[in-house]
Amino acid sequence: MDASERPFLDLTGVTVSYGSTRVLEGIDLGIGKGEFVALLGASGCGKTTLLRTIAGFIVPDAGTVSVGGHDVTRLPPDRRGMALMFQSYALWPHMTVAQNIGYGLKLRRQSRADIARRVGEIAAMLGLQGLEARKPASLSGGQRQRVALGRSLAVDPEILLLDEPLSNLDARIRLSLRHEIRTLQQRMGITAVHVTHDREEAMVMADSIVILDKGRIAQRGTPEEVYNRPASAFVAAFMGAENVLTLSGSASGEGFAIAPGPFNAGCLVPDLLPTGGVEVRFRAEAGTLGPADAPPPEDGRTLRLAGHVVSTSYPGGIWRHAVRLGEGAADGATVLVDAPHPVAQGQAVSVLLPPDTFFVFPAAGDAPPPASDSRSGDRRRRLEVQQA
Ligand SMILES: Nc1ncnc2c1ncn2[C@@H]1O[C@H](COP(=O)(O)OP(=O)(O)OP(=O)(O)O)[C@@H](O)[C@H]1O
Repeated sequence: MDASERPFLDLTGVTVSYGSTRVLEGIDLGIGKGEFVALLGASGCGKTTLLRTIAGFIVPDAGTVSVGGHDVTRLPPDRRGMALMFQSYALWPHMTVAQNIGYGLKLRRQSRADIARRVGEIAAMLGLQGLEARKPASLSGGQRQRVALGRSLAVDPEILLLDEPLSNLDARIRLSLRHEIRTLQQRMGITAVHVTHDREEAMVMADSIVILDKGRIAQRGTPEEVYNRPASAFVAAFMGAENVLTLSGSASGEGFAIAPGPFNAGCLVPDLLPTGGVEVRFRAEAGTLGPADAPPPEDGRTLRLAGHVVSTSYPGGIWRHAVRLGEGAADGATVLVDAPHPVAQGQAVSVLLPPDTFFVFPAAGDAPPPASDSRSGDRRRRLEVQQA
């Protein structure tokens, strides 16, 4: 491939082990200039290891990291044009805010006047004016993290690497800093890679989300793609489709026919799946609660479940119902279903899942679908945005 065609930050076949334990397995990941990518995944899946490999603190066992077409795999961190921002503020306690922000510039032997000018610009950009002479100990958590961000941005990095920088902050400050980091990154045209285990944070900040599972990329796509077209049961569960049913059916010309079962009616889905068991996943807000004797939908594509309400709670805005499927107490799985009004405990109900609001995968144990970059994927699933 011509160097000019390569993504600005390009990882190919990156494999990393700690001793005999392999933590990253053949990661291929291309990130465009100015793109904001979130690395999302469960604890221990390898997010920080991947970020530290990009930063240059880890040299991979195999594979390459390149920036702007240049191989940087063996370059030290300070020669990669990157800045790293951590969860802990890592500010120098004996230095003032201004000295902390200007630290990287001093290391680069810039003149005092240039440092003072740049520190002034950064302090203004981050709303830190008036605090320049203070020491970190006299700042709030949010202010400290702003100083740490200022120190990262002062050196004009081409790539900003963020390792859960917001996770120590309280909820309100986290929300406003999310917005500030995103705005600055866009304004300055910086390429950013952000490690987080917070799904909503990844969704609202990133252009593109990479979901890691045990050191491999499970899916990469826009927030809307990974939310509405999860490539596997793992991604669906990770993106909040936590209700799970095991059903069965058969491949049919038009897709897959889910067979009627003890608590479900039959229906047709567009997915191409082999005959056998399937795992069906959906979010609590996907279903509609109706009376048990509601007539079955005529479209043949709505999944209808039957059960009874075992508990009702009010998490805010909607009522959440735990519905045990089947007629007896010990019959089927329990699923959570939201409704605008409460339905009494013990009430027999139907749960309707219209097309595109539930996801169907081969049952666990069957071969999982291949990991895909859903930006170029060819899956037939045509799920649209579905919000409560
Ligand atoms: N220096 C190390 N030596 C040995 N094993 C390590 C080292 N650093 C990380 N690991 C292991 O490698 C795996 C991946 O760790 P990593 O920190 O990359 O995960 P993570 O996805 O960032 O997790 P978290 O969200 O909990 O920070 C984990 O099993 C971890 O225990």
